[in-house]
Amino acid sequence: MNAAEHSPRRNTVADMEELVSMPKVELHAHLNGSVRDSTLLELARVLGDEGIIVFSDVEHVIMKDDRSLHEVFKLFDLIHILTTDHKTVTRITKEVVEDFAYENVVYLELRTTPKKNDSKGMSKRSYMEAVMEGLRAVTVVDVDFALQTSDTRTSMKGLPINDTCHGARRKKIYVRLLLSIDRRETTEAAMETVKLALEMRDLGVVGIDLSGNPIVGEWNTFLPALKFAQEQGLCITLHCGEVPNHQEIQMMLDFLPKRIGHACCFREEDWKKLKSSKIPVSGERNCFS
Ligand SMILES: CNc1ncnc2c1ncn2[C@@H]1O[C@H](COP(=O)(O)O)[C@@H](O)[C@H]1O
Repeated sequence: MNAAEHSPRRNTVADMEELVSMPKVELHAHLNGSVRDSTLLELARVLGDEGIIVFSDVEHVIMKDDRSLHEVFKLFDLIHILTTDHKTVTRITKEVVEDFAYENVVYLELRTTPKKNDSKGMSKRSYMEAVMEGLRAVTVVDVDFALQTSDTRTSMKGLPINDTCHGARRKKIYVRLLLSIDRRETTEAAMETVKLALEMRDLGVVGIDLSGNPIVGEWNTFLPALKFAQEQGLCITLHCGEVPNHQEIQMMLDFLPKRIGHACCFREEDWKKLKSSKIPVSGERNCFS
């Protein structure tokens, strides 16, 4: 046996092509966390030219590879400066869906935080309308984003991933939306997001996500809105255990969300509770220092 046979198998270009070609589901994508670097750089250049930011200061922040948790949320603040106007929200939504479709994601749950920004004449509702506009603007693939029935589990069964159009096969991507509550928000703002989600149910909004910097905010602030959402039948997913906050982890698991994300700072008793409650974990289990 030669050395090559002993060494771990390396991913080849062919392996990558095979992985890309496989149909996939994506259950943990944040809209503003999925923006192309090239788009961010282009937007930063424009704001740089307008004297709103200093391009050279932000370029390396965008292109940096390894980030601490603190740096991740600093980057999101920067991304939000670059993307939060209606036109750009529409553009990034279109691009993000096209990018996932290119990677053969056939079912995409896209989560995003509806944002109110008075200086741009933006309300949470108009932010979401811009997102919907982005879904309608996708041309390279067919996008199914409106719910046919109120029961997603039934309506998603056996869905085709290719449609025939004028004799040619067209790719299809099913997109469902989760509205995120940012941990910096108030109880009232969280409730506004839940009410918006309920109004947008027929447009493919299936649930509510609690996310944002895990060292900011208190679970009790969001509980009334999350309880209301749960009572109304919206699916709830929580960013849980991204930092070691054991009291909060236990309270979140007791809430019985449909899913949690991260779970990287769980203790043995948290795992036990997670397993006995049969709560799935979606998304990255990255641990930041
Ligand atoms: C790294 N782990 C994470 N932990 C917690 N929240 C995260 C996150 N990654 C992203 N977000 C949440 O998603 C927002 C960006 O997308 P949207 O503006 O909503 O589209 C961030 O501001 C943060 O609130």
